[in-house]
Amino acid sequence: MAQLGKIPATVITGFLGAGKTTMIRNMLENANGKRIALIINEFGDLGVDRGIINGCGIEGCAEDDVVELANGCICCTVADDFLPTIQGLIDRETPPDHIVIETSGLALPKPLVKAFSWPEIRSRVTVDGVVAVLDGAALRDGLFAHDHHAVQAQREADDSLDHESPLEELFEEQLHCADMVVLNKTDLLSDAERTKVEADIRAQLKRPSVKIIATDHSRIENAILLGLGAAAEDDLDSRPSHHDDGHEHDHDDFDSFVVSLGAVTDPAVLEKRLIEVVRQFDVLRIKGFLDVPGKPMRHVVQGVGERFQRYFDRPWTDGENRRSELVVIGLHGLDRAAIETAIKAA
Ligand SMILES: Nc1nc2c(ncn2[C@@H]2O[C@H](COP(=O)(O)OP(=O)(O)OP(=O)(O)O)[C@@H](O)[C@H]2O)c(=O)[nH]1
Repeated sequence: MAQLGKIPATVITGFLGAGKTTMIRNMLENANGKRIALIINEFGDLGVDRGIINGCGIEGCAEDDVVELANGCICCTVADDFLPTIQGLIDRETPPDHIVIETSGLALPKPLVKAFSWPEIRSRVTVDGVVAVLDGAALRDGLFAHDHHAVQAQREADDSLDHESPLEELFEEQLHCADMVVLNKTDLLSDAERTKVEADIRAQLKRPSVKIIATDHSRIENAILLGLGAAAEDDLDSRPSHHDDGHEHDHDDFDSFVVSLGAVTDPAVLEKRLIEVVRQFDVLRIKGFLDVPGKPMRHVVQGVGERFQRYFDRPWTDGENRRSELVVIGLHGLDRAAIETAIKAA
């Protein structure tokens, strides 16, 4: 009962494009009057996730309940950015009923959970649960496995490199910190693939009590997602991390940049080009917004690996600068100039 009276906080972790923002949108749509404050952190200089959440038009989702932490990855800036933000939320005249934190796809969740054991926070907030959203299709395709080709090649060229690949390490960090695992994108898996992926995850979990829930488009009831009662800040030792020995974590393993384009007359043509870019340059994630001439709505582009999705999400507002911008994320060493040229090719 030690958690009584504390505001519960849910940490949502999961690799780039796994379905974290989709999950949060569903959650807000079904909030039923529960006042949820959202802290969003993403990798890359373009606030796409915040843009998508704020563009959702969900009733009760007030702009000032969504806070974006844009200065780097949340796990490295806990003291400077995260702590004051959470303090600001709990000091409000009407504090939120629940706080949800969407970490960047490249963040380690444990440093964040640790921050909740700091005295100023601990007495007022508890980590209700760490939820890891996993991309079932990426797991099936072996993205986080030992033999991911780019990483393997790097390691063969230089055997002083860390034992694990950056992708594999992140996957483990996120999985080992979780109180609940959401195996998402099951619509892209056959039954046999899903069974195999689930068994692989189960074999890697350190705590047998962690539940794996399979989802399609991150659809999960709020009653399951919120209210896990884990008090994760009291249970750090059971969440092993590669960085427990004080070994610094940095994001030099990954690169990201924003490509600005003029108006895009035919988004389908651009999509084809983007798929080519992903294939050619080993890009992990592309997302952003397009200005399609003659259309009153903003066009969203979402790419996870070679899988793309596009849709018009909301009207451009009066006075808003209509523009096309995409954030490109991949492993360190992306050839920015070549990628920009390829994306902009006429
Ligand atoms: N087919 C399929 N697509 C999905 C599913 N869940 C999410 N997506 C799509 O995957 C893309 C990425 O989803 P997001 O929710 O933005 O993922 P994210 O984890 O927030 O991504 P980052 O914040 O960039 O790390 C979007 O195009 C989603 O529509 C799913 O279950 N099946």
